[in-house]
Amino acid sequence: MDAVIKNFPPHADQGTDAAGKKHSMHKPLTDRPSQQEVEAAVTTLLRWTGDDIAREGLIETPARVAKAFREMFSGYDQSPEDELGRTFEEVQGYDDMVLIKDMSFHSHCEHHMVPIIGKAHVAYLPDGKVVGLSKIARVVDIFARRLQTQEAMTAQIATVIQDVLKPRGVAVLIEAEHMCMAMRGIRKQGSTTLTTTFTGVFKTDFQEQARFMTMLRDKHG
Ligand SMILES: Nc1nc2c(ncn2[C@@H]2O[C@H](COP(=O)(O)OP(=O)(O)OP(=O)(O)O)[C@@H](O)[C@H]2O)c(=O)[nH]1
Ligand SMILES: [Zn+2]
Repeated sequence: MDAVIKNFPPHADQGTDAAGKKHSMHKPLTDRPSQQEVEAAVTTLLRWTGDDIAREGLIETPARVAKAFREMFSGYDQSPEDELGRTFEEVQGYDDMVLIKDMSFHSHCEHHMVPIIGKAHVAYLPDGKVVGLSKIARVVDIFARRLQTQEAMTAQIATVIQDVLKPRGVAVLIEAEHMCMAMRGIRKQGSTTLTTTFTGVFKTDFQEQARFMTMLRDKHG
């Protein structure tokens, strides 16, 4: 077991690369809590529920929770910019919409730290270069593996693709269910929240925006 949990906790600062350009990878912290501290914190929460921390089923739970957090919040130490760095120009002049639909994701809301489960749909209009399709999905996962609001995640995905790939426009639509609305509080099961961010041509040309929505609907219809 590592002495230090490398990917935790989340850190609000934005990093800078060698050229001083801001990027959205969070700085690794030198003062991150030790494995022991994290496990002690989980033990406190377990005691707080009223359960018996000494029973067999819970003995390994603090270590398991720490490991799960490391995976679920691994997005803080990954750079979406780096994922988008490799592009291709040999696409026979293709300049029409590239749409990747139905990318499932799991995130956690920043208010309650409970799951947001949904699908992201991302389109862009290439301007001479395209990016590997899996890289778009990786960008979605990197932002999902941080504490989020759906609005922020939608805007972050669109912004990084626009800034790094520099296409003629980006459209992002996210549909998700928030467990903090289903399992607790207002307890509305099955409600879906939709958020969109449009940049460039998608923002200025209503027809392109409508075409994006139609292409999404076609699949679902
Ligand atoms: N806008 C937005 N709100 C979110 C998101 N995820 C959770 N929330 C909301 O964040 C709000 C937090 O409200 P608070 O009043 O501070 O917290 P709370 O008392 O737990 O709120 P309730 O959920 O209404 O019980 C709630 O209304 C949640 O539904 C999200 O992605 N975007
Ligand atoms: Zn919440």
